[in-house]
Amino acid sequence: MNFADQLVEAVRRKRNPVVVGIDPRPEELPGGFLDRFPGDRAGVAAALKAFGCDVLDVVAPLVPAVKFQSAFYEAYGPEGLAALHATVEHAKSRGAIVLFDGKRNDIGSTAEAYARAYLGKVPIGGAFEPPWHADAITVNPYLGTDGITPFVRVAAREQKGVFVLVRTSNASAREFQDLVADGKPLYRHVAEKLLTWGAGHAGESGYNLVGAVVGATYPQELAELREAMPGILFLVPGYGVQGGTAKDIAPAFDEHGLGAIVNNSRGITFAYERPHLAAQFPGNWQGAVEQAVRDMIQDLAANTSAGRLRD
Ligand SMILES: O=c1ccn([C@@H]2O[C@H](COP(=O)(O)O)[C@@H](O)[C@H]2O)c(=O)[nH]1
Repeated sequence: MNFADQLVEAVRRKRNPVVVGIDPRPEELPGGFLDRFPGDRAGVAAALKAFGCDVLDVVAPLVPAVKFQSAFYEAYGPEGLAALHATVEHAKSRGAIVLFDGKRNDIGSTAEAYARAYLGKVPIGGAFEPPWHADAITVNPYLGTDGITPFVRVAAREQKGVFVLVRTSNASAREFQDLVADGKPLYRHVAEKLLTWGAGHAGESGYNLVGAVVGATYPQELAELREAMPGILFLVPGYGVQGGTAKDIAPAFDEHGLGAIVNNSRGITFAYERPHLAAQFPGNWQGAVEQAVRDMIQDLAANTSAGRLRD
């Protein structure tokens, strides 16, 4: 099944468009969590894996997808990457769609290697094996078309997805993305190109396996991009800790509550640090995480057309 159709089906089944971001930071693990593990790098990696799996046990039954931020695992070297791999497997076993946030790209031939690594299969001993079981990957468009098409080709073959950075959520996003060329800001050129990269890859849902990363923190641009890119799924980061609100991202959705999935990482995985949830769930960090997911689902349902998913 086309990746977009898989994602739309999962959003409909879970009746919400929430993506829980797994961005584990050892210093923010629940009190005493780290002490259960040896104090070396392998121990920290084991703690990240245990924490990620515990979070998944709570959130996977509630939301359609999870997003792993590779950086927090890469920080702990090979042991960190092994922890990421094991946690991705756990997410898959729990039925979640897995987004790998690595923002990969390079010249075409190297992009092909990234695409095979994360979305496809590599030759090992006469057979082909998938090294990572991601369902979709984030990619950086800065290198242009030859850096993107290998991802799209492999994704189409393997029924996977690609999310291209179009308008990022960070404070410096304007620095390059707003530079005007041929009368339009750069991010609008990327949006136009994205439509050509996705040509021929729409699923039965009408959405495309090539999606766009569009930050919640630039609501005007988000609304413009929705107009410019019908049929493109938006992966929306920046809700919550970065300041984006449900009202800001309402235009990203179509009238059926589809068309966008909304990520929240720190606001959910470290929910037990928020005073009202700490008070409501003393000594029960997973309870706080679950409540944070339910609150976000409710917020999106009340303030965007995602509420129609409940009809
Ligand atoms: O434009 C972008 C692209 C990616 N991200 C990533 O999403 C999460 C956001 O984390 P929060 O804790 O919900 O702020 C993180 O992994 C970023 O690397 C983004 O924020 N903006």
